[in-house]
This record gives sequence, C-alpha cells and structure tokens, in this order.
Amino acid sequence: MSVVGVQGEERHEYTKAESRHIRRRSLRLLGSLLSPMRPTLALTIVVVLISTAGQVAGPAIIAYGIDRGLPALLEQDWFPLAFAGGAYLLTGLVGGFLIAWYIRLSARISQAVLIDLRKRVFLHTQKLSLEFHESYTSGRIISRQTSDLDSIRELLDSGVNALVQGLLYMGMTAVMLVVMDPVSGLILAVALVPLFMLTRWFQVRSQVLFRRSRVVSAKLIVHFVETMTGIRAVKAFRKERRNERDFAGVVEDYRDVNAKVVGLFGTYEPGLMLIGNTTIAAVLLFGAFRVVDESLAIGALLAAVLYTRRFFDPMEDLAMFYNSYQSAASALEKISGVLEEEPSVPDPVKPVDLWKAEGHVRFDDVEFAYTPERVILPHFDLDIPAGQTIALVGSTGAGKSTLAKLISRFYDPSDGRVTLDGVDLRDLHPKDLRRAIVMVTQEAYLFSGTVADNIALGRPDASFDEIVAAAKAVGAHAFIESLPNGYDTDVNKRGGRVSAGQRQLISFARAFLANPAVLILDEATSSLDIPSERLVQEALQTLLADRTAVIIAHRLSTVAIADRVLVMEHGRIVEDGAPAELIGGTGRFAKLHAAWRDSLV
Ligand SMILES: Nc1ncnc2c1ncn2[C@@H]1O[C@H](COP(=O)(O)OP(=O)(O)OP(=O)(O)O)[C@@H](O)[C@H]1O
Repeated sequence: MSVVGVQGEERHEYTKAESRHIRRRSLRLLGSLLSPMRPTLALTIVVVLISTAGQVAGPAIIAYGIDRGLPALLEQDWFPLAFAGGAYLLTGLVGGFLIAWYIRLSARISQAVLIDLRKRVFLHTQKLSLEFHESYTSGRIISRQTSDLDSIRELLDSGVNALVQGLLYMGMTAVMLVVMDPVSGLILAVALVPLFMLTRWFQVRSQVLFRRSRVVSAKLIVHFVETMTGIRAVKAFRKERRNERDFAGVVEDYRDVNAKVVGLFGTYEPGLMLIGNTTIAAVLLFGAFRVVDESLAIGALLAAVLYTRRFFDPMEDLAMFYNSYQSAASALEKISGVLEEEPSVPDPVKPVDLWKAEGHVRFDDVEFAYTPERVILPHFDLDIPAGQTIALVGSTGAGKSTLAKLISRFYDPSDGRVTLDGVDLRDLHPKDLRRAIVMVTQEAYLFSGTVADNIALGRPDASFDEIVAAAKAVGAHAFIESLPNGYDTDVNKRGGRVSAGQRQLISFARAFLANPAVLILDEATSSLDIPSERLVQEALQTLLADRTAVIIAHRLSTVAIADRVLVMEHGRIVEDGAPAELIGGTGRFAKLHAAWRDSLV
C-alpha cells in the first residue's frame, strides 16, 4: 500500500484498501483527540439529545392541543389546551437553555481538540528526521499547520453543531412521524430512496473534488512560500514572469475545482427541495383523504405535515456543512498522514549514556543511500582520533555533506555503523549525542531574538558573562558591541541586520559555548572579504582547539590549519594525509592546491 504516512498525499483517488487505511487512520486520530474529553463529551451528548427531543415534541403538542384541547374547550374544559400551551412554552424555554449549554460544551471540546491537534502537528513535524523535511517541502508543512487546521477549526466552530443537531433532529422527527401517523411515515420512507441516491451521488463526486481542492490550495501555498523564501534567487534570475505564469496556472486549477464544487451544489440543493416538496404534497394529499374519512385527526395531519417539512429542514444545512465536513475530513486525512510518519532516525530503546565524550569517531563498513536506487557511500571506513582536525575536500556531489550528516546522525547508515568513542550513534542517548556533536551549517541560521539569545542556543543555561566570553574567544565581541543595542540587538530588526561573515562569527560563538567534543563545520562558500576572512580564520583556530573537527573546506586557506586532509570522490576517500604531505605529492589535492596558489599570484 502506498499511502502510509504522507505517501500518495497528492493523489485524489485511492483503491478501496487505501481508502480504508486512510479512514481508519483519521478515525483513530479523532478518537485519540476526543478521548481525554470523554466526560464532557458524554454530558454534551445527553444535553443535545434532550434539547433536540424538546424541539421535536413541538408538532406533537400542537396536535394534542388541536385534537384534544379544542374539543375539550367546547365543553368548557380549559385544562388540555392550557396543558398543551404550557408544555409548548416549557419545551421552548428548556430547549433554549439546553441549546445554549450545548453550544458552550461543544465549544470547549472543539477548542481542546484543536489545541491538542496543533501541538501534535508541530511537535511531531519537529521530531521527524531531516530525511522527511528534505523531501516534504516547507510549503506543504505550512499548509498542514494553516489551511488544514483552519478547515478543521471551521467545522468544529460551526459545522459540527449543525451536523449533530441536524442528524439527531432528522432521526427523531422520522420516529415521531412513524409513531403519530405510520402512513405518512411510509411515504417518507419511500422518499428516502431518491434522497439517499441523490446524497450518495453528491458525496462520491464532492469527495473527489474536495480532495482535489485541498491539493490545489496546498500547491498555492507551496508556490507562495517557495517564491517568498527564495525571493533573492527569483529576482536575481528574473524568474518573476515564469512564476507569474505558473501561479496563474495553479490559480486557474483552483478556480476550476471551485466552479465544479459550486456546480455540484447547484444540482444537489434543488434536487433536495424537489424531493422535500413532493413528499410534503404526498403526505398532505393522503392525509386529507383520511381526514375526510375520519381515519386521521386533523391535528395529527398538521403534525405529520410539520414533521415531514421539518425532516427536510436540516437537509440544506447538512448539505452546506457537508462542504466544511469534507474539507475537514480530507484535512484530517492529510494531518493523520503526517502524524503517521515515523522519524527515520529513531531514538534508542536502551540509550547509552556518554557523559564526557572524547571525540573518537569511526565509520565501520558504512554503506549509505538516500534512496534505494542510488548508493552514495558504497563502502566507507574512516577512523578520526579524538582531537584531530580534518579538512574534507572534493568535487561537488562527492558526498562530503552526506558524511557530515552521518556523523551528526541526521541520517543513519544503510549498513555498517558510525561510532563515537566506540558507541554506535544509534544507541547513544540523544541528549549526549547533541551535546557531543555539533554541526555548524553553511547558512549559519539566526533565529528571531537577540544576538545573546542566538549565542545562548549553544548552551541555554549559560550566563551572560559566558556568552560574552564565547563571543570574545571567536573574535565576535567587537562587532557585537558596535551594534545598536550590543548583545540585546534583535537580529531581525532593522539595524540589527548582520553580514554573512558576522553571522558566521555568531554561529561560531554559539558552537564555542556548546563546547562539543566533535565539531562539524560546513564552511560557507560565499567568499568573504580579506579582513573578514582573516577574522573568521582566526576564530576557527580558537574554535577547533582541543576537539575533534571535521571541516568541509571550500577555502583552501582553511586546509592549512587541518591536521589531516581527506579528498573525496564519488563517495570514496581517494587521498588521505597531512596537508604538507599531500601538497608535496602528485595527487589530486596537489593539483588543486597548485591551481589555487597560481590564482593568488
Ligand atoms: N536528501 C537527499 N536525497 C537524495 N539524494 C541526495 C540528498 N542529498 C544529497 N543527495 C545526493 O548525494 C550525493 C552527495 O551529496 P552531498 O551533498 O553529500 O555532496 P557534497 O560533496 O557535500 O557536495 P557539495 O560540495 O556540492 O555540497 C549527491 O549526488 C546528491 O545528489
């Protein structure tokens, strides 16, 4: 089955087994969301049952008033009519009170469900491994968190009340009709056949359309998010025109789907009205004959007509809310898919603690592939003694970042093992792993907040003095001091904007504060100006001292500070040695280095 997790999410048609899997998964999710609310839910059900029963009693009381109250009144007996009037008033009052209560209770449930769901989606997606995030675009995840959760909120806010009350109301009305006048009940039963067929027709068609509508609206969001996050590239490559065309295409799809939905309602609603009015006419006609025959009381006929009329009343609402129900159902299907995803890098069942790592990293018989079709590291052995600084060089796509991701355990090897101080990374306690191995990525991402907050990310319990000491150690203190509010400058506000080199220094300070046994550094490719480069180079020396370091080196000047250089090609190490040794040799690195030296002349 190819619908486990988020697989097949973009399709709008599924096989029976797949549909069953998706339905069960969403129902399980709904059940688990509702189960903490069981007592409130039970109370809500009781309240809505009583309030609906009160409303449904109306026509029966009227019938009693006409058929019993009026003849009694002619004989000066006021009681039956007064009783009917009082009962009608009382059911109205109690019904009103109970509906108000029901709305409050259901709002409490829906808020709790929604908050729980929001939290679950956020926490779960955050927990999922990098593998998931590298293939599931951020636009899609945003659309799960926004438009999908919104459509569930919409249903919970208003639709679910109408649905529950409507269905109960119809059920009870039908029962009352059968009790009061079985013949009219039979007419309604006959009407149920075309009603069922029409509704089924609507359901099948709208389900496909609503799924499509969600796919298209997610595409809209993905398109928007991709364009806006890559706005620099869009502008630099003048991609606006093409984006405009692509966007127009998606918008057109959106309009197309929505037009089809409207068309569907345009047939369904008049169809409902036709069936409803024909049934009322039949009940009136057959009833009138029986009234003339005196086999049916006039009040009972009135009640039968009222019940039949009322039976169809919520139908339109139901059809209306079927829309939000469908959107919410397919949103829930998608969310349940995301929640069904398992982290591909699971936490160990019996974690091994490693309080103070030395920093000895080994690759034992490692094989690695992102997808089964293409092996990236065919067979990889590597021993990095504690404290060594490794510079990793090689052509683009050689597998350098992949190696770094394996040491950080963003991925697990397909075969073999990666160890830290002899412990398989898969067994290492996640806390110890994160403390021992830190990766500084190329983009040196800064989160919204102050410069100090960003440095403190390395060790959240660090004091302000420690933060400053870390900044001083990597040579970031001077420029931070010169920012408008020093360490309290908000990095996302105007004036707080920092340059690429400065961002790197902040991320170095963050890593210095974290003080890991193993540091992995994906060096930025953007060429810094000479003073900045020197600053970063000096910072690096401090940062790398007394720890194992693996630097994906793009600048050959960095290689000079390494103890050992590894040259990678096609997922294999083709050269391995001290920088001076390799430069003096005749291998690939020697050529690379000579070319670089020539370029400086
Ligand atoms: N998430 C991924 N899914 C599938 N294949 C991937 C993924 N990431 C990388 N690859 C493939 O793995 C191979 C090695 O990529 P990697 O990023 O490790 O190379 P690299 O040596 O770091 O290159 P660069 O210097 O350009 O960053 C490439 O062929 C790439 O296409």
